[in-house]
Amino acid sequence: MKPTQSDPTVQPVPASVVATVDAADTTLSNPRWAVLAFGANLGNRLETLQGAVDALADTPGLRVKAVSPVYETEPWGVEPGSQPSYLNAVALVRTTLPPSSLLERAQAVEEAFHRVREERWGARTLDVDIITYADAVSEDPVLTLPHPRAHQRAFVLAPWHDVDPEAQLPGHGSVADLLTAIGTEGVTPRVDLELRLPE
Ligand SMILES: Nc1ncnc2c1ncn2[C@@H]1O[C@H](COP(=O)(O)OP(=O)(O)OP(=O)(O)O)[C@@H](O)[C@H]1O
Ligand SMILES: Nc1nc2c(c(=O)[nH]1)N=C(CO)CN2
Repeated sequence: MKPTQSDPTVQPVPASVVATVDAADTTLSNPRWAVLAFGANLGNRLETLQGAVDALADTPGLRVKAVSPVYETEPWGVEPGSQPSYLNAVALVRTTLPPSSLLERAQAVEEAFHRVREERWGARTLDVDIITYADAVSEDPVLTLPHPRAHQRAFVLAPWHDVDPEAQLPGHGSVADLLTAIGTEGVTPRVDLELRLPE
């Protein structure tokens, strides 16, 4: 039987639903730049970082556009000598995922590499942080944008500056100036190591 206009099973779509779907469509057709930071100080650190970049590149709606050089870095925020040193790197991505989905994906990748959450700033096989998402600013503790400590961290700013010398950290100014202000002590380029940009 052909449905007619008076078919009682066809409900009008509420305006709020139309607005939500339209907003999702806009995101889908409008990829944003995001900066992701990676850190590892347990296990095979380089292999883990490459695995994380590859796993993120396999995400529908996400393209990895650049990967930074790799840095060997002294653990930040903890007692000196209490943890192994980190390898750190940064990736620039374009994504149609909204910020909350990007965070979910980053956390799923951390878990895939057996990240265990114990103490704050504890040693870890993998940490993936969202440093910026377009020019979004948010104080939501679940996803604070830009990352609330990025401006204090040479292990984020140095590799980010390498791949984007003109980069700006929303609310804090240029990455170049921030890096000059805090210096690069304890952050050493590992020119013998390299991350591959996924195809
Ligand atoms: N920009 C962000 N990127 C990643 N996680 C964030 C961000 N803003 C807030 N969070 C929240 O922080 C929580 C703790 O994250 P995580 O365990 O990676 O912290 P950490 O790496 O030990 O410390 P830090 O946040 O100083 O890098 C996450 O569950 C997440 O919800
Ligand atoms: N060098 C270095 N120190 C850290 C790092 C990190 O990635 N590199 N991550 C931390 C929590 O996110 C705490 N301290």
